Amino acid sequence: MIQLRGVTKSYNGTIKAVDQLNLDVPKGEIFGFLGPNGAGKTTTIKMVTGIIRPDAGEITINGKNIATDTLEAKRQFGYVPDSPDLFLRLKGLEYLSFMADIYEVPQQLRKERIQQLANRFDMSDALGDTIQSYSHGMRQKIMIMGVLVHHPEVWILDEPLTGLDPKSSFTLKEMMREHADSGRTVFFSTHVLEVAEKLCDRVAIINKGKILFCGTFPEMQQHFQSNHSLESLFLELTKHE
Ligand SMILES: Nc1ncnc2c1ncn2[C@@H]1O[C@H](COP(=O)(O)OP(=O)(O)OP(=O)(O)O)[C@@H](O)[C@H]1O
Repeated sequence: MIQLRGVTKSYNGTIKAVDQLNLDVPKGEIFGFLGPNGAGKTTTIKMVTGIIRPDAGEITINGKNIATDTLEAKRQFGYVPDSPDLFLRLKGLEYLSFMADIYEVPQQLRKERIQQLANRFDMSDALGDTIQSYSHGMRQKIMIMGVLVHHPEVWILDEPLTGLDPKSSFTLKEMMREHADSGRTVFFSTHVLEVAEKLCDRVAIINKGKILFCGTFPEMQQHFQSNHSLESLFLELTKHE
């Protein structure tokens, strides 16, 4: 479960990227964070994951405050950033072992998990190569595998499906569903309405740093129909389909 209360962040003291955000992402759901480019999705996710600090407000993950109980809060989640160009000099397997080390995953267990993940994501033959040599989609997959190797309770994924091939995208969506159905939390951002519609139990729509809507998809469609000021945003989001 992720909770945000009054979370605000400005850049350079001028652009309010996130403005008084309140959000509850419960367990047992795939929760989509939907908004056009520049809406404030990544800024919000970076605050939730403790990469940047809000100017105001409070964020908890499974009840642990990211600002005051940082280590415990960080133990709760796995985070896949929107850019997978990290740890490029490591081989895939070295990176996964590194992640397993950080989260103290026992040797036998990590071996089993790495094998399972590599099979599911078709990455078995690539684990001996450096991440530098991977395609964008493969880099994304290794980042996702690095997060899943320690079985975090809360998944936080920033635009995780962009750049994945259809099979990998299907696999990840299937895993997100399994994770939510097992009573845990999946929070991911997207600017593609269709992705959110197919995958999410609930969505929040953010634009210019503010939440415009939070609820189920059918509720959202009703909301858009009865609120014409949101219609153009709706069109903008569907444009990317
Ligand atoms: N480091 C930064 N310095 C200054 N302004 C920034 C910085 N990062 C983001 N912004 C601004 O904050 C606003 C929100 O950006 P953010 O990256 O959070 O949006 P987003 O919803 O993730 O967009 P996208 O879908 O394009 O990734 C934008 O106006 C952006 O230009």
